[in-house]
Amino acid sequence: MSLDQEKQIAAKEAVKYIKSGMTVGLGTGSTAAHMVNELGKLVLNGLKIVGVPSSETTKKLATEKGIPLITLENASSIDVYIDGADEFDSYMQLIKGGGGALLREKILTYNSDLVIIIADSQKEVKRLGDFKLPVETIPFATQKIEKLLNKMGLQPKLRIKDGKNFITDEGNFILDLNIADITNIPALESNLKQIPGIVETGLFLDMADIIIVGKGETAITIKK
Ligand SMILES: O=C[C@H](O)[C@H](O)[C@H](O)COP(=O)(O)O
Repeated sequence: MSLDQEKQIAAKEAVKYIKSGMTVGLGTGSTAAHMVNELGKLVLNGLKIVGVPSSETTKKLATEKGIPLITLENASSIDVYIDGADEFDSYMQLIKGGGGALLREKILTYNSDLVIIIADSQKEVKRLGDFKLPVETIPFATQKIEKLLNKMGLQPKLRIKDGKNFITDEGNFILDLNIADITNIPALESNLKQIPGIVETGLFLDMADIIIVGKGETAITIKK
């Protein structure tokens, strides 16, 4: 089983939670794209839902798949949010934002009644931090933040794409941090959030309700 097949297995299992009448938050990334595909098939077969996309990329894909969309401001509530993750640990804590969509993803996660994370088996880690932690920063402040984070030993790297600064959907930059040596992750999260110009971090702490992992040919469901 390839990792991509595991992602698809997890996505197929996750969409079983979706019923007609629901407002569904749509995540971003290669795993979430499988979920959007699966939902698209169900919509084609009569499932009545509306989606709230977490990125311009997902908006485009969901539109192509025929999923009716609304914006967050027009959604009175989001019943279920489904998204991928870059890492998760046994406490269901996550690093997200490898694709740079962390800010809108975190806003949707926070505003959803049920949060389902879907992943391939490689995303499970003993402790968070092999993956570089993305933080979204306001361009005006980014150089100063970079210096400060360097002093804190977090080795920030400005994310570059196609030779240019990566720009998020909200017009910001991403700094990827090395948090491999950090033991108190909640303290790190609150310290980072106190720095003016850091808009959001990719730490999703105590936010996931269910994690569905594709392992070989089966989907394993982990609940709080
Ligand atoms: O910004 C991107 C998102 O947080 C993704 O959900 C995350 O990076 C996982 O992506 P993938 O499913 O492609 O591994």
